[in-house]
Amino acid sequence: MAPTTDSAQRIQELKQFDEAKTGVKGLVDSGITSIPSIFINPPEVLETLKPSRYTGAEIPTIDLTGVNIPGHREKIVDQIKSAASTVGFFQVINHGVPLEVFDHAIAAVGAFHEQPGEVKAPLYKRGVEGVSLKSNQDLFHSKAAYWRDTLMVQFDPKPADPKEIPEVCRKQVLEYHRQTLPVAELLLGLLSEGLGLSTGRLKELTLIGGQTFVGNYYPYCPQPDLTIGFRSHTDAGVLTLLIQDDMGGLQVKYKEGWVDLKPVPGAIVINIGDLLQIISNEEYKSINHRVLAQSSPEPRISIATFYNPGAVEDVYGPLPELTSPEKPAIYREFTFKDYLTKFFTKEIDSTSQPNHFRK
Ligand SMILES: O=C(O)CCC(=O)C(=O)O
Ligand SMILES: [Fe+2]
Repeated sequence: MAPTTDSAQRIQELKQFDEAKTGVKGLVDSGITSIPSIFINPPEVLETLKPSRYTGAEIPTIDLTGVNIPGHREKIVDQIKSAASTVGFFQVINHGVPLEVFDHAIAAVGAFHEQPGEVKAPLYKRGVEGVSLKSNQDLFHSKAAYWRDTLMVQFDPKPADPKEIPEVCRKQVLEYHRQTLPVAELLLGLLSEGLGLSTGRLKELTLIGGQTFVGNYYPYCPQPDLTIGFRSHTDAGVLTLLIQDDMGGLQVKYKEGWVDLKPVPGAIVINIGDLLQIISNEEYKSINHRVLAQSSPEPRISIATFYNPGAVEDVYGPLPELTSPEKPAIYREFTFKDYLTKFFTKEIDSTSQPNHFRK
């Protein structure tokens, strides 16, 4: 806890940052040479940033070539199952999305964030509807702020009006979403098969019926050893698809230490979210990950799409097919609405969301 004498000043600084509505990029544009104190992370986090990476493991890359050919498909399902039930992360290549769709989307997200502050400020808000600019969604709940801004666009089940998407990136964002949705559907089918279920079983539960696009921008940071690009967390939803530029900085937590998720050109990074961990009764794992702040003058850009249930009033919990007297349900049942309420009223951190729903 910060000393009480600091609190009033800290709250003042948080408000000042929030009211500027121009995020971290706004600070960088103003020419700062040191980071405001609200971004300085506690010593226990800073300690882990020192180069003590674990290099004994690599996040698997899985080639989807031949996924619809019997014989090939089973092998791919095995690889996916193995990754999903251990590290919870993998990259896929030969997924069918043309590379230029990614290049254009990354460039367009960059162009959005690089507009003048006054152009972006009207989009700065906390609500998740429609289109918004976010920086530190959990600013007033967290111990320290992080060095990242995000353009958020809602797709299903309540899609933003395309006209609301800033023109500078509209076409590219829509095209990216249109092209990657079938990959999410394919993967959900393969993950379903990996659990011994029919291809369509997870999709029937509307598990990817909710889709949130985020275009992340990690600007140059003058003191990258005092803060973080995005702190350690698990993703709350079902499945996340992510692409990144070639800067690097995304790390996944293994029990031996942090492992760099190295950019593979044209690959899509896939990770299992908390809800899929719960629904699969922990066959699949939702694993902590984080992003380091950038010391290079170039920003790092990534795009994630979070896939969530589309039916917020529906009840979710471990699938009955995956529980037995030997393997009873680890979690209780809940509505996705309750689940989201819990998520948005706390700090996004590494205290895993599923713990709230453990039996
Ligand atoms: O930017 C990245 O590479 C990761 C972002 C992330 O983990 C998230 O937004 O949940
Ligand atoms: Fe994440």
